[in-house]
Amino acid sequence: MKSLSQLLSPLMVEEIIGSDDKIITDVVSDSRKVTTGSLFVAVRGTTVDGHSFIPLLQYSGVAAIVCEEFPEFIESSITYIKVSDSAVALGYLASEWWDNPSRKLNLVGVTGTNGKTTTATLIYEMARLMGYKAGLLSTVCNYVEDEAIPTNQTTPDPLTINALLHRMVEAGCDYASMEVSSHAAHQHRIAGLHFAGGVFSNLTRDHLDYHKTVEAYLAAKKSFFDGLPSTAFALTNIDDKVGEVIVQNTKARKYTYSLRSRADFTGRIIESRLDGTTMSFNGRDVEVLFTGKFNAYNLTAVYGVSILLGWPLEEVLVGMSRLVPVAGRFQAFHSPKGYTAIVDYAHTPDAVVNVLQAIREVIGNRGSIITVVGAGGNRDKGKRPIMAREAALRSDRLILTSDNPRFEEPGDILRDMEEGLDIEGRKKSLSIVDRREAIRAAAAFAQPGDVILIAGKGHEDYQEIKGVKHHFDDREVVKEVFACES
Ligand SMILES: CC(=O)N[C@H]1[C@@H](OP(=O)(O)OP(=O)(O)OC[C@H]2O[C@@H](n3ccc(=O)[nH]c3=O)[C@H](O)[C@@H]2O)O[C@H](CO)[C@@H](O)[C@@H]1O[C@H](C)C(=O)N[C@@H](C)C(=O)N[C@H](CCC(=O)O)C(=O)O
Ligand SMILES: Nc1ncnc2c1ncn2[C@@H]1O[C@H](COP(=O)(O)OP(=O)(O)OP(=O)(O)O)[C@@H](O)[C@H]1O
Ligand SMILES: N[C@H](CCC[C@H](N)C(=O)O)C(=O)O
Ligand SMILES: [Mg+2]
Repeated sequence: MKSLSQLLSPLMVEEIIGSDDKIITDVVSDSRKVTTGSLFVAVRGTTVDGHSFIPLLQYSGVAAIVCEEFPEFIESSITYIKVSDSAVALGYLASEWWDNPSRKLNLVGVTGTNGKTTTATLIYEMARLMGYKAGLLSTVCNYVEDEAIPTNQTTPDPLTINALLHRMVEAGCDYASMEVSSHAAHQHRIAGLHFAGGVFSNLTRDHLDYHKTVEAYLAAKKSFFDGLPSTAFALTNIDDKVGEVIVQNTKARKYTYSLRSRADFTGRIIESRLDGTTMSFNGRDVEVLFTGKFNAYNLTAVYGVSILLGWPLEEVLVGMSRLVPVAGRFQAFHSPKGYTAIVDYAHTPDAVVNVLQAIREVIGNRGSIITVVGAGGNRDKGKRPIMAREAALRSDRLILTSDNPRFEEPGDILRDMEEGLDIEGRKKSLSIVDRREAIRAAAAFAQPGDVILIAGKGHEDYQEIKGVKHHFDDREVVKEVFACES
């Protein structure tokens, strides 16, 4: 319980009707969760406007309502608080409700199209290798120290974020890392959070169904850096074409990382293998358990964050060699017949290109690449033909298949993908709606030395069809198929 006046203290209140001398029992942004004494925040959403539920709350026992517009009918027992942006207010209220946990932790946010989960997870792992207690908010799973808390969002809503950060504080954590998705930045889910640092990985096309233009997508990501305090660091990938733009208006201390040019933190690949890479960080050689240039970028960012957080260099270098890949990210399985399957979460054109380049760099012309890939339903349609084209260009054989068709017809998605194939591409590809059959077919084509890339689902253990998540796990299917061969 908290006093209303305390909760409102960080907000820029425009107008208030009623008393702020009240005790609040809960803060909610969903009218269905209102209980006696709660504070309801009316947020304008993508499907409904939270303001439309205010009239229904008249006799609900709600104590106060934060909104952008006062309702026509004012109920005398309720305090109405007008703010310019309820979504921003919700962020600050959530922080205040949970005693500002982000100020009690060193919180690092990671944004960019690809590499957020990997980088954020490795920062969390590194903090623990350094002997600290730490927490993580990520697409795959949230963690408070060792305790896994399942999630279905990359960046949850502000109340959930702060509740989780509060649990981390209670558990004695010193560090936390989190992914900052573009949706979250745009919807102000991170408003009110105090970051010790921010990391930018890269920007390529994704989520244009939501943001509409690449400019708007960039603006959403940039807003995270614009909001960092001067005490924070902003670490950016200057090899990316928007790496400098993204931090141009930040108040934070700027640092750069790169695999190609001079930067505060440089990573260099010395030798790549399917099971690891010899790399150097600012000139110091380390054996890492990761493959691919994209992972070299992620690791260089993690190295930079570690140094910026003040961890000792020698321990950080040992830590780099001990970090292990994240579930479903370039996860390799070896068949008794002598070929390898790699399950990877690549679900954007850029990620598909990167992962295929990484495989080709390692196997050279000693083996063929067979790619199994789909594209999600009810998501950015523009990326479908590009993903198919890029996959065909870099594979010897391509099997297009389903990846969470959601409410679309799988056949329609496959046709959108096929549109991206030229004659050469069509010759080497086939479409199989059933993902299990597609993986089986790939295994049937494979010869010793070949690599099968199974892209798009990574750690996911479901296939989402018409609102129902059916159990499906690429890793399990691969093991099943390989077991039949032994
Ligand atoms: C499209 C989208 O991003 N939607 C997010 C958004 O919900 P919304 O704006 O659609 O909400 P709405 O249904 O219009 O409702 C508006 C308001 O009215 C309230 N309401 C609603 C109904 C009611 O009866 N009473 C009531 O008070 C709602 O609680 C809400 O406060 O705000 C919610 C709270 O923060 C999010 O959970 C929700 O994410 C949905 C579930 C989602 O699927 N989002 C995806 C696209 C997403 O966010 N993805 C990113 C990136 C993924 C990645 O690449 O890694 C992520 O961060 O997960
Ligand atoms: N730094 C990177 N640059 C380009 N591609 C990358 C990078 N890191 C990872 N990838 C590719 O993108 C896929 C997803 O990686 P990861 O889960 O770390 O990204 P993400 O940004 O968290 O994605 P999402 O937006 O879905 O949460 C990986 O499986 C890999 O194929
Ligand atoms: N967070 C991303 C993940 C996509 C993963 C892919 N398997 C798909 O379902 O499209 C999204 O929801 O767009
Ligand atoms: Mg992620």
